[in-house]
Amino acid sequence: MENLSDVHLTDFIPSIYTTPCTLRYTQNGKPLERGIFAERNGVLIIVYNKTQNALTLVRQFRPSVYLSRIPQGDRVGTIDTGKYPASLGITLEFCAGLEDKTAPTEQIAREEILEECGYDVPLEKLEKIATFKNLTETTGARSTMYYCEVTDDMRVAQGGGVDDEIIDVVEMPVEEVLEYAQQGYVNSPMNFMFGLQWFLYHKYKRLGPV
Ligand SMILES: Nc1ncnc2c1ncn2[C@@H]1O[C@H](COP(=O)(O)OP(=O)(O)O[C@H]2O[C@H](CO)[C@@H](O)[C@H](O)[C@H]2O)[C@@H](O)[C@H]1O
Repeated sequence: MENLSDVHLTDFIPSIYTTPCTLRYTQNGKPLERGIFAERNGVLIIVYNKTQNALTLVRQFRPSVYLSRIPQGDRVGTIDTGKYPASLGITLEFCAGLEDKTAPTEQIAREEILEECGYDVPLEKLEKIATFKNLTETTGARSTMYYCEVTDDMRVAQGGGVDDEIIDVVEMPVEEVLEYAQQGYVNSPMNFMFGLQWFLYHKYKRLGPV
C-alpha cells in the first residue's frame, strides 16, 4: 500500500464518480452562484467484533487526502514521494461503499462488509442508524449508516476489497480506536468521528463491552 510512484495531477477527467457544475440562482433578489461537486451516494457500516471487543476498520490510500496534504507549489510535475510518502494519504475508516447498483442500501452494506472485511452477515444483523448529507457546501450526496455486530466465526474471507481496491482490514480494540481519535490530527473522515461517537454512546458505554 505504501509503494507509491509516478504521481502527477492532470486536468479533470469526467467519470461516473464526480460531476462538477455551477448552480446560478437568485435569492432575496440577489443573483448568486455556487460551485457544486456532485458525488455518488453511499453506505457506511460500523462493524463491531464482539469476540475481540474491537471495531473492524479499513485502511486505504485516499488520493484526495494525499493531495490535500501537499502544498500547491509542490503539486507541479511529478510529485516527490520521498518528501510526500503514501502514508499521508492512508486513512482509517469504517467499511463503506458507493450505491453503484439499484439494490436496497442494506444489501449494498451487506456486500461491502463481505468484500472489504470478510464477514458474511445476515441482513437482519444490520441496524440502520441514519441517512445524512456528507457535506453541505460542495456535495449534496448522502450516506446511509448501519451498525453491525460480528463474531470471529462469521469471517468467511480475508476481505481487502475487490477489483482495483487495496484495503487492509484492521481489527482495532475499542480503547485503541479512542486513543487514535483523540489525536490532534486524525486522518479519517468526519463520518468516522460521528460513527465512533454514535457507537460509544448508543452501544459501548450503554451496554458495556462483551
Ligand atoms: N472519485 C473516484 N474516481 C474514480 N474512481 C472511483 C472514485 N470513487 C470510487 N471509485 C471506484 O469505485 C470503487 C469502489 O468504491 P467503493 O464503492 O468501495 O467506495 P469507497 O470505499 O471508495 O467509499 C466511497 O463511499 C463511501 C460511502 O459513501 C464514502 O464515505 C467514501 O468517501 C467514498 O469514496 C473504487 O475502488 C474505485 O475503483
